[in-house]
Amino acid sequence: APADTGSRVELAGGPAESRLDAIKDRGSVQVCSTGDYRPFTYLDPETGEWSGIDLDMAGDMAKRLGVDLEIVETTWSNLMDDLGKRCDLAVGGVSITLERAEQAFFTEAILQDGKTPITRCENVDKFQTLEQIDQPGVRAIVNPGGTNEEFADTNLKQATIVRHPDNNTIFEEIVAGNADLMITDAAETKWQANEHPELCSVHPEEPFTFSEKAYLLPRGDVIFQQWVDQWLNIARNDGTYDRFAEPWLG
Ligand SMILES: O=C(O)C(=O)C[C@]1(C(=O)O)C=C[C@@H](O)C=C1
Repeated sequence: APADTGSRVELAGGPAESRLDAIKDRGSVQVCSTGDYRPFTYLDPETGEWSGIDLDMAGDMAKRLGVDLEIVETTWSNLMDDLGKRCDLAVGGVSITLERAEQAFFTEAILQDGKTPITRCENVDKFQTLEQIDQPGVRAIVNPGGTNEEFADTNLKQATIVRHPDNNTIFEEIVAGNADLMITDAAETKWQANEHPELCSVHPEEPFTFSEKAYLLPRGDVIFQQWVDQWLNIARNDGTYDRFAEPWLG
């Protein structure tokens, strides 16, 4: 019998089982995504087609694993619950937060971003600072369940927070004057300002916060995590990521 060295032997071996084997056996990798956050993830309500930088990346991942890609629709509120149960990983503009890192694994960071306002262009000067924004009568619109809502709840005490469940129509609400602004990721403000000539991003290069995007994995499976990290490193250095990002980010 092997010498009893306490728990050290087992720990050095790591978990023998990995989701990686289950994915191979199943013949598909199941990827959760919200489909409401361009340029990272988009589910076209008319055609039912998925697109976005992170969905293209998920396709590349499946290809290099030699399995099919199965996209599972989720919401920002259900993301953590669905992870591991309905899908093997989650992608699509997910921000790294310490709270989520207690419950799950993140891959290496893919992109740096931060929260900044988007508003009708005539209001850009009025909403430069959080102090200017957090005033009675200012209506800040927000999608529920993610870091945007958390930021609004933490930082806006005087302004009115308008919760809008559908992130795909939220920018039209600002155009229509049903809200004054949204504070969201700078990458999204730039993309949506480009889509809507009436809207302008407010200092996207100097956002209020610092955060990074990554892919989200169930906690505990270091074998799967290390495969995804190695793949990501290759895809970000061999031009794959840039090729997918180019049409969206220019
Ligand atoms: O929760 C996160 O990780 C996000 O970055 C997603 C999030 C959000 O913060 O709500 C960011 C921008 C989009 O408008 C939709 C969702």
